[in-house]
Amino acid sequence: MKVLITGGAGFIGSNFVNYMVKKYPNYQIINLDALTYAGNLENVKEVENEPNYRFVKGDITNRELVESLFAEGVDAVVNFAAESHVDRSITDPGVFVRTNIQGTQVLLDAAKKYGVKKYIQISTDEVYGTLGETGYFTETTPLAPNSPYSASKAGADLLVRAYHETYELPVNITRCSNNYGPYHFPEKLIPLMIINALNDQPLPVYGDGLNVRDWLHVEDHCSAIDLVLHKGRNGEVYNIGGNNERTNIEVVKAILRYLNKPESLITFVEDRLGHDRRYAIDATKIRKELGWKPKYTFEEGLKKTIDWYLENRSWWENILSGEYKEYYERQYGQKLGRL
Ligand SMILES: Cc1cn([C@H]2C[C@H](O)[C@@H](COP(=O)(O)OP(=O)(O)O[C@H]3O[C@H](C)C(=O)[C@H](O)[C@H]3O)O2)c(=O)[nH]c1=O
Repeated sequence: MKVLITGGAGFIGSNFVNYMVKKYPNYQIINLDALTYAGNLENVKEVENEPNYRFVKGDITNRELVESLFAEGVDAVVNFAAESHVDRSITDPGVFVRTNIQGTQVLLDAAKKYGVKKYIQISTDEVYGTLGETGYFTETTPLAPNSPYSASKAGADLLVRAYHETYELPVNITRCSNNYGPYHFPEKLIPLMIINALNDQPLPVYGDGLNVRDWLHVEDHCSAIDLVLHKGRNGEVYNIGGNNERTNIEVVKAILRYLNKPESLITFVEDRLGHDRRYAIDATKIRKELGWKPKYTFEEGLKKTIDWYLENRSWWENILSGEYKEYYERQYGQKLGRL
């Protein structure tokens, strides 16, 4: 089987590339990634010399390039390539529409033209919008995205659905809750807080810190996608989540405790615009239908992740001193009142 993984140098994509290359030595894995600010070939260093792995630099909106890869005979596509940071989508929505929607359409067209056996769209629970204090997102919850990011992901999901209904393209959509783990780019909550704590810098918590996210270790996400790739019923959506609801302030305090750093580093800052209050996934369908079960509790997974950031200082120090530096200084300089 030849599997095209797009966005395989980003956080979740690279974890999936590493997982697939090692687990399936008989499969050929092609990693197509544009290497934007969040893509990093260091993330796939552990497999770069494996005979069943190949990297191609390129953008999923490049139709000619995408078609040339499909023309080699791709059996399955797993589309991780996306702009993913909500805060960036609030200041600059255009690139989210281009990559997340137009890029998906290019992939769908090529998948249709070359008759792939499976197209998997990696989506997000954010397409369902926000919850109050109770309730869960199921696969039939109406789409109600609130940020330009989630709207672009919802738009892509609708295209994927339409290509199944109209052209019978063999698709699945997966919608996962918040991931954490190795290679997580430091603009996101958990790696940002770990790194700031290690550097004795303030930890900027948005609003009252009581927004709730449902956390899943990225390896558990990878095992779920593996099951969908091999056993998912065509046309179906699968929600993925580990029932680990935590408020942001609980997560931040847990990180500080583990690192033995003072809570005085916590700094409450201006809230995110349109900030979703609570996400919580009902993953009954994938558990019952495909037999998926997460391996990590949140406490174990978080400790393992913090240890990874302690052991891989040079990975994130390189990022902090590169092109991300300017964004970080502007974003947090403003939030923390330094600019
Ligand atoms: C960066 C940052 C975040 N936050 C808050 C905002 C959220 O309530 C929570 C997590 O934020 P983050 O930006 O890490 O993730 P989400 O906005 O939940 O979205 C993430 O999970 C979904 C499923 C995706 O689909 C997104 O691609 C992914 O980025 O922490 C802070 O309080 N301070 C900060 O500095």
